[in-house]
Amino acid sequence: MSAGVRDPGYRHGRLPATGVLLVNLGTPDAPTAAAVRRYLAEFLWDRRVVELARPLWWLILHGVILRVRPARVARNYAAVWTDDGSPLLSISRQQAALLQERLAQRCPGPVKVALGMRYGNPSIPAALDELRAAGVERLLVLPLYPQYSATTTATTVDRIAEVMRNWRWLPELRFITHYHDDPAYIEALAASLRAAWEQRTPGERLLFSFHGIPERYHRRGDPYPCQCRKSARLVAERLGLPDDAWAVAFQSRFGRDPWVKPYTDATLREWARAGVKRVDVVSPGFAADCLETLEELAVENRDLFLGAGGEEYSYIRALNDDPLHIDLLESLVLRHASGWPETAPAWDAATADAECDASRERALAAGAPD
Ligand SMILES: C=CC1=C(C)c2cc3[nH]c(cc4nc(cc5[nH]c(cc1n2)c(C)c5CCC(=O)O)C(CCC(=O)O)=C4C)c(C)c3C=C
Ligand SMILES: [Fe+2]
Ligand SMILES: [Fe+2]
Repeated sequence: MSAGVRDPGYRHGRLPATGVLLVNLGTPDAPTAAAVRRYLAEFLWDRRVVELARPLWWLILHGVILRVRPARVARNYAAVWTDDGSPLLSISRQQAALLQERLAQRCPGPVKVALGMRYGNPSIPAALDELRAAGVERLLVLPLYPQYSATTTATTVDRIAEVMRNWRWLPELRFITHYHDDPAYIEALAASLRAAWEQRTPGERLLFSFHGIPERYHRRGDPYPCQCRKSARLVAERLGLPDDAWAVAFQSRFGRDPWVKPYTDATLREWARAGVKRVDVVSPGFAADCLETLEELAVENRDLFLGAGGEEYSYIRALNDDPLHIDLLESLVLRHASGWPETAPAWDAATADAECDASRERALAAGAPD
């Protein structure tokens, strides 16, 4: 506990609020090399993300990666940046606002939704401060990662625990660790594919492309690739797709170690060479479109497929602010918050306040806090 941290004083009569913290990965503040360097320095220093021994990794990260990568990656960010900023941030903000509206209609007591990014801004500490200021005494954390991975979900929990080490008065806490097989998630994905296929003929094959992780992390117990495959299988079953009409692959490889296979780029190249002309690509692991979908999937991999002999490549966007996606988030929150009293107990607020004030006065009389 760091000295000097003072929580808001306890008030007997106050109506406790329920907080929902939506978390996503985070993004640079601007599409510039300097902002990307700051973002990557925080992100890639996380031990959950890169497990190499610290002294060796510090040398590689600061000596090579942060000197070379930011300029190139900043150009990619510039190509997808919008008037509203980074797509990941602007879509996440819309999701938080829509979920706030829904929950305000559905919950009898006060509910506050806040958005925190694991790296960069708006930060998790800032989001937690916002929730604390709103009188949140029960907190549900919803990391927007449908498939659990230590590199994303667990590091969110780490960060929250780190911040709360400095709090005296903790809220009741719940974490949603995954929703990869939730029927509402599977249906939202299936519906988005059906909607795309009402606009145009389906491709010959559908590729479910997920962000990868190093193979070693999976060997050591990270369940992420299994949950990805299960999500894809459930969607394919729901759509009635034959087994040879779809596949799962992993994208966004980083560094030299092998990552979970098959790789998205290799799969698309192989399909094109085998004579597949038209493909659909969907990326169900991303709750919001971001650099990895709008640039790597929708541009780089399209060029690669068309360059290898393919003729039509359709990227089907993430669930973003789709009403079925907000339905899913709402149902996750209501289910995981169940059992929490939805309204405050019937306090006699005036008496309770007097009791509370008297108790603080006694404490203050015994010695003022520093
Ligand atoms: C060792 C490196 C990385 C691991 C492990 C990793 C896992 C992982 N990441 C996401 C989701 C996203 N990643 C994004 C960008 C991104 N990812 C890495 C590296 C690892 N990711 C880097 C270096 C970057 C930045 C871009 C770059 O330099 O190439 C993003 C997009 C952010 C944005 O601003 O749009 C997302 C989202 C998941 C789901 C995951 C493991 C399951
Ligand atoms: Fe990533
Ligand atoms: Fe498995």
